Amino acid sequence: MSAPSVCRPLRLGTRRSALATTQSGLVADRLRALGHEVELVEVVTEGDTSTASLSSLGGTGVFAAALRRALLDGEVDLAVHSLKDLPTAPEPGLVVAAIPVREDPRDVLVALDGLTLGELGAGAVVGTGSPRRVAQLAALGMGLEFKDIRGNVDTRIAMVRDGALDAVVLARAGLSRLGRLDEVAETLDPLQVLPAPGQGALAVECRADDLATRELLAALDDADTRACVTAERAVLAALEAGCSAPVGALAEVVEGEHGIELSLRAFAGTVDGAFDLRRSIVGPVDDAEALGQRLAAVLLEDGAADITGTDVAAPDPRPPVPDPAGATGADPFAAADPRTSPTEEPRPEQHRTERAQ
Ligand SMILES: NCc1[nH]cc(CCC(=O)O)c1CC(=O)O
Repeated sequence: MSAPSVCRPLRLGTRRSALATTQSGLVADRLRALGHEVELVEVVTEGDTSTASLSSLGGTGVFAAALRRALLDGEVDLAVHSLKDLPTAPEPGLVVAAIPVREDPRDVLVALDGLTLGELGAGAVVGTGSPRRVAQLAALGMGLEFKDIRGNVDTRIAMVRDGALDAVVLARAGLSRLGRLDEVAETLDPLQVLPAPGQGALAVECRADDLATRELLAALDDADTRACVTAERAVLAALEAGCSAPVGALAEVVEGEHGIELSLRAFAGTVDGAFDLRRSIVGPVDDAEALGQRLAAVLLEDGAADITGTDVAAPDPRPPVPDPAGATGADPFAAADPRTSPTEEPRPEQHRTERAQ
């Protein structure tokens, strides 16, 4: 055991929202329990001060950017992010040194009079700024309407109470951490709404060259959670979709046929609900990233390329498949329907494995 080389308190950079300070507090408490001194340092981010829509600010990465700057400038030693708000591209000079055990990753419905999703009628207005949530709820074909909302958890719940909205969809983890689970009308089944990749997990980031902090943060890391979110984020990265894309993914460590395995499910769709693609894969836990990449390749081949704009042919040396129907590929279901699929011929398993490298 190396002696702690930090003789001043660890400075933990945090955004000032109730959720951010709560999450930072949880990590600070765990570090204190391990005998470290921790001090919270408030960092203001554009995502907190601007009222513009998230997508116009450049996606959820705006929340992370200021914290990352404070880390790189040496103003703070560590920062706690909601993993789902962290861009998939690694930040040069920084590492995610710990991913603690995650909370329940599912989404929940908070509705007027405690109504459940199935009890909402056609025309009910659901508030969410998340294309992923809109795409999956629209695909249910219930005639729901959607309103793009911003604001913290309290503000969103108040919109339901005031009658401005019939319901809002939120991450269960956020409500749990804020002690607001009593607001939940229904926890949404991932069969209907898959959460955002990394939802419910925290990422503790520090400078790559700060070995002392890296080492003490490693004690907070949970291997299963890291494997799950690695697989989920690999799907997102391979689809070349940003954090605000209509993509959902959920990995779980399961006791399978071959012992402990990683079960990964993913969704890609369009916000009008017209295109709704779900696929799943099971594989070794220590192969999380490749598993996510492989599932993304399946989604792309089955039609997601048309909606994400990802060039599915790029990593694939095979010539383009002639389309017997003369369709342009504009109808994503043409490729998803086994009766009409131009890719009917089963691909050798080897091929899929290759692409996962
Ligand atoms: N997009 C904002 C955001 N980032 C993380 C959480 C909740 C906590 C988590 O998912 O870990 C939330 C709120 C929400 O989606 O309801």
